[in-house]
Amino acid sequence: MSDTLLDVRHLSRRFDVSAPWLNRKIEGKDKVYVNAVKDVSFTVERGKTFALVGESGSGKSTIARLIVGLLEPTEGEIVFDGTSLARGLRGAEARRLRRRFQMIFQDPLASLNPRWRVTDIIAEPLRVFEKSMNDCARRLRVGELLTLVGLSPEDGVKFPHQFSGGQRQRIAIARALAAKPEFIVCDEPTSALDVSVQAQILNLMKDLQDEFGLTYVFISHNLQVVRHMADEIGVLYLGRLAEVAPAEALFATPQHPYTRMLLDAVPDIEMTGRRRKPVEGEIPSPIDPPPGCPFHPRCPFANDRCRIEIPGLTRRGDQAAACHAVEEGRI
Ligand SMILES: Nc1ncnc2c1ncn2[C@@H]1O[C@H](COP(=O)(O)OP(=O)(O)OP(=O)(O)O)[C@@H](O)[C@H]1O
Repeated sequence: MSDTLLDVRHLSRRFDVSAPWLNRKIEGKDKVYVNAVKDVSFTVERGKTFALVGESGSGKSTIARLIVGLLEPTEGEIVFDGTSLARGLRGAEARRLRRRFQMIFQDPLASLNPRWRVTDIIAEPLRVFEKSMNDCARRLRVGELLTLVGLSPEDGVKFPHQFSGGQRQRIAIARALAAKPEFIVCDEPTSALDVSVQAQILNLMKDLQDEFGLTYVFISHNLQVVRHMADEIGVLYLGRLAEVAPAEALFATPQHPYTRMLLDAVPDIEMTGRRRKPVEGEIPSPIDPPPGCPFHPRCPFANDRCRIEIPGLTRRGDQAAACHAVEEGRI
């Protein structure tokens, strides 16, 4: 059995943002596109966590939605446990595969139906995927799931608004686990929570991963959050992967100048004496990205080649960076 559960191959997704009523034209073209995700490839090993990190607008949520099938790719392919999640996968095969992966969103209040009791929210996937389960067995299973995420079976009679943000995310996790998935895409699951609550939810997710052998794609704009969650990290910039590396290596020996900039901006809570520097410059518009390396306008190492040629990911040991300066040994 292969250890690769998810294989994302040359994934691209563009959105038509022409808005003719705005008369928006770039270089006289009638159609205007945002390349939200461009030629992204990575693999996720069974039982591991792959984190995608990047600033707002770098394409994280688009990748999450592509993986779980909420969006169709413009190009590329997603292979889940050897089966391509090709366009138009329907019927029993689609249902069997869908059951194996779930998604947790940033804002549990928006993803939980406010008019439903918690029991009904968590039981919904059981109704879809465990059609033969009777009411009594379903209630028992919901109680087990609530206990598993640190709530009590009695909480099932309440409505989502009766819980705190952290408790609501626990409910969302219980619902995601109901169908016994192997793989969960977590899109900024703790970003809306207080720091102390964030740590509790991250610990819960780690415990559940150990207990059930779950595989995660974990999306965050915050490198510190993914540091203790991820086995491997992909750093996204303007829809492209700038660097992919094992978590420890990324923090110890960041390769790409953008990763270095992000790490320099992380508060030095471990008192290593490193000076904190803010992230400089702004992410360019994805509607009209710069030619060559998308990071070159902010990069202190950019030369003429960087301004013309898009760098591909080049592997050095177990780290890979899309950077001409790294490849040429200039940094
Ligand atoms: N449905 C859509 N229509 C048009 N443009 C879109 C759509 N969805 C995303 N985009 C654009 O694609 C780019 C990537 O967006 P995405 O939400 O994936 O980024 P993100 O890294 O998740 O950002 P954030 O952290 O702010 O959620 C952005 O420029 C965004 O405006």
